[in-house]
Amino acid sequence: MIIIGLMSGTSVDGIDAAIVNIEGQGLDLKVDLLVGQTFPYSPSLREEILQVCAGKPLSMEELSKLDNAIASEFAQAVTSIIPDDLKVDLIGSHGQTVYHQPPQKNQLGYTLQLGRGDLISYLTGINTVSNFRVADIALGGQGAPLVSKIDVCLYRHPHHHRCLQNIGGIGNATYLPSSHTPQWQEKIMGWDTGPGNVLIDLAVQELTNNQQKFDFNGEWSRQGKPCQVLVKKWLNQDFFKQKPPKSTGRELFSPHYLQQCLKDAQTYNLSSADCLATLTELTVASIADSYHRFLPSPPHEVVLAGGGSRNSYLKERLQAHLPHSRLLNSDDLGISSEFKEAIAFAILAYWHINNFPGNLPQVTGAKKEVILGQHYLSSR
Ligand SMILES: Nc1ncnc2c1ncn2[C@@H]1O[C@H](COP(=O)(O)OP(=O)(O)OP(=O)(O)O)[C@@H](O)[C@H]1O
Ligand SMILES: CC(=O)N[C@H]1[C@@H]2OC[C@@H](O2)[C@@H](O)[C@@H]1O[C@H](C)C(=O)O
Repeated sequence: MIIIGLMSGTSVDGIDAAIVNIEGQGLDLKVDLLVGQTFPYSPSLREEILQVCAGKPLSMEELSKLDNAIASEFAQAVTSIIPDDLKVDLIGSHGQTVYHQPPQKNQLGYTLQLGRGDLISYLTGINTVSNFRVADIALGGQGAPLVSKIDVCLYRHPHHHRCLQNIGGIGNATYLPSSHTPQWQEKIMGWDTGPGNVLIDLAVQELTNNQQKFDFNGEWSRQGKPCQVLVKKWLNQDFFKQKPPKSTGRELFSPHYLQQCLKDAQTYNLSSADCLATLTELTVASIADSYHRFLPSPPHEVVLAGGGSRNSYLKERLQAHLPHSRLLNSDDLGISSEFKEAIAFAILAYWHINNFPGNLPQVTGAKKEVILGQHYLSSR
């Protein structure tokens, strides 16, 4: 079955689209990426999304317009990526997260992804599954990370204990014990580790007056020296100490959060490069620290995906924090690190129409497994 997976993540840089051929059942799938392409958002739409994520209030009319504008750009990505001679059976669209509130003691979580699937289905003429997170939220779950069950499907290994580490805007990890471990499936874990590139990106934008969007290959940070005292102070925050299940977003790791970090950096007289090195160190230390806190033993392999896997300084620092693990890129295992999340939403759509649950309750904290997504049938 040919499925297009669509994803725009917390970096809000654009729509990742992946055309995937999927065959098989349940966790035993054959998944081939046929085409992958990123479609940057139009600058005005990106700016609007970032402002809304940072708390800009909207009227209902403005909200509906934003929802439609995002869905239209997702639909355009679909129309542009499909080769003339290919028939696509289904779309799985994550949409754009603009708000995410994890569940609290007695309160259900709230998560909002814009780019409505009904409009994508209408505009493309292709059946579309979207809104994947809410069914898990309805069962008391975090609604994230969802990719962990896909990780089980694509990366399980008979002998190696693996961590799949995504470093996007936000970081998230899945721990997969080797499949020869007794009751290995019960020992799988997953959680959001905290900031991926979000704080580094916000700092670069602030320091360059928006002339640069990110620290290419970590070249700027590499010129600085991380301030370990500050990293230790920052790691002392509740989110990092909280046990999984846990998820987070730009609501916590926000422009306001960055301002606090920059203030702290001033007290220590950090240069711009030192400041970026320290934020990069927070990202890698929060990942490594969560492994030390929550995993039974260090993973043999850490498999990276997401934009942060292209930052060689960040990778070197992560390796320094995880001396007992071999660091790999997902591409080394034949799965695109760039399109992994888009592929994941194609698989979740496939599972939806095959009535196979997409969440892992031990990861999200949901009361039970559930079929994820809402299915919109096209009239064509
Ligand atoms: N060559 C590079 N060097 C350094 N950083 C890079 C490079 N390429 C991408 N990045 C970083 O990766 C980020 C984008 O990552 P990605 O596309 O995985 O995020 P996302 O999918 O939006 O986030 P999430 O996984 O949290 O939803 C960019 O904002 C940038 O910070
Ligand atoms: C609410 C939301 O959009 N969460 C994203 C975000 O980006 C990374 C991390 O935080 C992860 O938990 C999740 O995305 C991936 C695809 C997931 O659900 O597995």
